[in-house]
Amino acid sequence: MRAVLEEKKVVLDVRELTRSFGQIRALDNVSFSVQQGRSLVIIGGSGSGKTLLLKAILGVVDVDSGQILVDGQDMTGRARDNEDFLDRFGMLFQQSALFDSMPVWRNIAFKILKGHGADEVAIKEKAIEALGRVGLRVEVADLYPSELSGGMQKRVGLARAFAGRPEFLFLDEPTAGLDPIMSNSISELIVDMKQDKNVTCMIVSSDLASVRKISDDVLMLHEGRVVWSGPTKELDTTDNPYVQQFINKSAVGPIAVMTE
Ligand SMILES: Nc1ncnc2c1ncn2[C@@H]1O[C@H](COP(=O)(O)OP(=O)(O)OP(=O)(O)O)[C@@H](O)[C@H]1O
Repeated sequence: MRAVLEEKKVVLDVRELTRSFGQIRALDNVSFSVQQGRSLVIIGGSGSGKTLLLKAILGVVDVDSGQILVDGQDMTGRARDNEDFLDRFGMLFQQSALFDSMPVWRNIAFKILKGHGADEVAIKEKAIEALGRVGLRVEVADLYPSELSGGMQKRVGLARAFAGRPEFLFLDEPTAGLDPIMSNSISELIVDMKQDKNVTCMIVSSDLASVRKISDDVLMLHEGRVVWSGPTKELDTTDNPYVQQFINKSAVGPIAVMTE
C-alpha cells in the first residue's frame, strides 16, 4: 500500500541550468525542485558549483541556459536588482558581506530599516534579540564588523539572514569556522526557522553533522553536474560512489583530491 504523502507546493523549480566559464562547465544541466518549508542541502567537493548555484538563482551571476521558477514565476535573469523579490530571501555568503561602515545592529536591521517610519529604538531592540539568538552579547550591537572575529562575523551574517521574516533562506556554509557547540546551535536555529516559520531553505554545507540535522533532502554536485539527490536518510544507504566518498571523507574515489 502506498503511503499518503502530504502535498506541498513547489516554490523553487530549477530546470536544466547551465553556465560555463571558458572551457569549464561550472553548472551543467542542473535540475531540481524544493517544496515550501523544506530544506535542500547542496554538497560536493571544492569547485563543484555549489556557491554558483545559489548565486545563479539569486541572479548574482547569469546563466547560459535553463530556467528558474520561483512560486511558478519565471525569474531567470530577472532576480538581480529586483528588490521586492530579493527581500523575500535571507542570505548568507561565505565572506558574510557585512557593511564595514555600519555598526553590527544596523547591519542586522538593514532590511527592516529600509521600511519607512521605522522606529529605530524598537528596531535596535529587535537586532539585539537577533544577536542573542546567534549567541552574541548585547555589547556586540555597537561594534563594527572589523572589530569582530571571523566566527562572530559569521553569526552576525546569520542574524541578518534570519531578520525580516524571509520566505527563503539561502545560506552558504552557515557553520564553517564555528566551534561544534555553536555549529550545533546554528543548525538548530535553521531547523526552527523551517519548522516555525515554514521557511524554505537552500543551503550549501560541508559540515556533515549539520547536513544531517538541517536537511530534508540532499543534492550532490560534481563538476557542475548533479551526481546524486535524495532524502537525507538515504545518504547512509546509497551506494553512489560520490556520496560514499563524501560521507566517508575518503581520499579515494571519483572526487579528485587537489594536492596543490
Ligand atoms: N566569476 C567566475 N569566473 C570564472 N569562474 C568562476 C566564477 N565563479 C565561479 N567560477 C568557477 O565555477 C566553478 C564552481 O565554483 P563555485 O564557487 O560554485 O564552487 P564551490 O562548489 O562553491 O566550491 P568551494 O566549496 O571551494 O567554495 C569553479 O571552477 C570556479 O572556478
